[in-house]
Amino acid sequence: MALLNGVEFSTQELLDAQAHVWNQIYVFMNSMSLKCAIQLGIPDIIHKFGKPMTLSQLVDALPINKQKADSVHRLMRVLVHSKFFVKVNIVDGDSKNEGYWLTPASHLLLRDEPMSMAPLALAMLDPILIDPWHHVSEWFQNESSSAFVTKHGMTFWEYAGIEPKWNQLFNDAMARDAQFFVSVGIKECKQVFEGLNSMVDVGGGTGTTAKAIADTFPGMKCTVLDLPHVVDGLQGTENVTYIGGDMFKFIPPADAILLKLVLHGWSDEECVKLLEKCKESITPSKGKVGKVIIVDIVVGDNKEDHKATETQLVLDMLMMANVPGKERTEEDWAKLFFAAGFTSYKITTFGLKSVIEVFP
Ligand SMILES: C[S@@+](CC[C@H](N)C(=O)[O-])C[C@H]1O[C@@H](n2cnc3c(N)ncnc32)[C@H](O)[C@@H]1O
Ligand SMILES: O=c1cc(-c2ccc(O)cc2)oc2c(O)c(O)ccc12
Repeated sequence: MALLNGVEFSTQELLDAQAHVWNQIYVFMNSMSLKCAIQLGIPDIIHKFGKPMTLSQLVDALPINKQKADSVHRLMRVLVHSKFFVKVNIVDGDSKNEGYWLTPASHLLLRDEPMSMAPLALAMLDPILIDPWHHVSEWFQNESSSAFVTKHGMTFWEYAGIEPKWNQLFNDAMARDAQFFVSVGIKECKQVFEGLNSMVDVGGGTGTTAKAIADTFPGMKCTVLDLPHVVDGLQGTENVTYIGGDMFKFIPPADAILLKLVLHGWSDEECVKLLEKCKESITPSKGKVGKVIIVDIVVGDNKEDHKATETQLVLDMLMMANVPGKERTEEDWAKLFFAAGFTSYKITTFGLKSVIEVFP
């Protein structure tokens, strides 16, 4: 037993509390170890090798100062623990060895994989997005709209407009993330897009989602509306057109308006304005029902899954630090829809994200 500020704790409680505090202080090193592995190309090197790789084979293949070879097993040990690699037995004739192999998570980090999450990891763990975290408490006390503004002196989207390298890194990360939705999500919720003749993907980035929807539903004309620095120079197709502009000023008319990972980046007031603007632009063809289709996070959908809930809560903090946005519960979403004049909605959940159809 020990006293802490007059409160009595068992030794076990104190040891558990210390372990918890340590874990939460140091857990960012998991992210940084992951970043290091991606930068060194470890998933690609093991994948290219085609079979489990021993430590010495990995060290030989890595683009590192070989004097640092002894540290590679330490990096790999933490990444095995966080399930990015597995250690397997290699039997070669009489000799037995251990080798590193990929897991489903590291398959998602291969550079040539269309839905690779490596660009997302590199963008999210770039100093441009990490630095604002040192300013969150300052942001709580000042007048700026986000910790990103406190650190960089301009909004997230203004920064992308003046830093072409960052603009490309972020857009590429979003495009690969969209590829995941395209490959897994569209199949799961095909009925949401069926029967539409036209759709505008508002804040549609470089058009990965719109192109895939246009390919899946060949009769549909898709427009991608995004800021000029995102879409300038992009080549459309017969069914996909790009427009550079501000979604708060103009949204072209269509049967449906898609907002994928857009609303979570804005305050409630801005979301209501944007949803009202979308409602004005829904002009369904004869006999059709128009709608807004939202692909975003609905917090609490995975209540029984602690890890999924934690990821949603952490993404909420990301939206707080980078932009004046937030992740919303179903109740939060419903308030926005009814405030913008919509009458009903339907939620379909897949993994961490949901598709919400919102009807005028
Ligand atoms: C998080 S990204 C989502 C991109 C895409 N919808 C996706 O899911 O991959 C948000 C997008 O909104 C765009 N955006 C921000 N402000 C905008 C505005 N005022 N008008 C049009 N697009 C805007 C950004 O440039 C960015 O491409
Ligand atoms: O910095 C971000 C990151 C995201 C984001 C993260 C993970 C995903 O799977 C998808 C998107 O989204 C953002 C966003 O919507 C925004 O308005 C600003 C910043 C970010």
